[in-house]
Amino acid sequence: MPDLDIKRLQAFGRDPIDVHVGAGECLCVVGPSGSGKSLLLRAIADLDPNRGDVFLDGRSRNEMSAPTWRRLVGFLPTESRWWFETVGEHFDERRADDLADLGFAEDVWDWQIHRLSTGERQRLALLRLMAHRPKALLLDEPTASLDEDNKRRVETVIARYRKDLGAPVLWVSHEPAQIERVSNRRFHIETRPAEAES
Ligand SMILES: Nc1ncnc2c1ncn2[C@@H]1O[C@H](COP(=O)(O)OP(=O)(O)OP(=O)(O)O)[C@@H](O)[C@H]1O
Repeated sequence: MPDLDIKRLQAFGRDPIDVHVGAGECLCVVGPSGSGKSLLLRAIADLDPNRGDVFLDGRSRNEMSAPTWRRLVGFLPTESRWWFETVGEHFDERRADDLADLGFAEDVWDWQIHRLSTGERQRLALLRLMAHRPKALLLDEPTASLDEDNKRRVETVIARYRKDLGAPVLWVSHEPAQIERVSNRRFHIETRPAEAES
């Protein structure tokens, strides 16, 4: 079971961050707007210039190529990108299980990307990310555009993924009730990043 160990991680001159996320653990990253939550996830995924190191299951990301690292440590941005005309073209395999649990029917594969609502895009982006079976998840406000029913759907699907794969999860959320529901611990970022607490 993989754990994620973040060591002295530093991006854009901000204070270095040390935090450990155990296998199957969900750590909610909380803090005011602009405090650096998204930057932290992006630095872990190695999407921006940064210093320090991150270990997945004891293996440093420096031992592998950036694309390999990003396949292992899956990042869900607040705004997803889509390249093809239809939903199905973005998936190698058309699996029905998580699809139904996220509130879609099989016809979604043929939907045009341009007709998707913001909330549909958000749920389908999660589905696409999980389809690659990353060993850890970095989720940037994954339910920000969703109503209560769909929020619960996403929470359930992520909880199952975490349990089934033992995946460590970092989850940025602004919603106290959700943080209470989904996280084992919180990591508070103020304007100057702070230490994790129980
Ligand atoms: N590429 C960048 N270079 C330098 N500074 C950046 C860069 N991207 C973001 N910032 C700044 O870093 C700060 C933190 O941004 P970040 O997006 O991580 O905030 P956040 O905590 O996720 O906020 P929110 O809750 O509003 O999404 C902001 O002041 C932002 O303007």
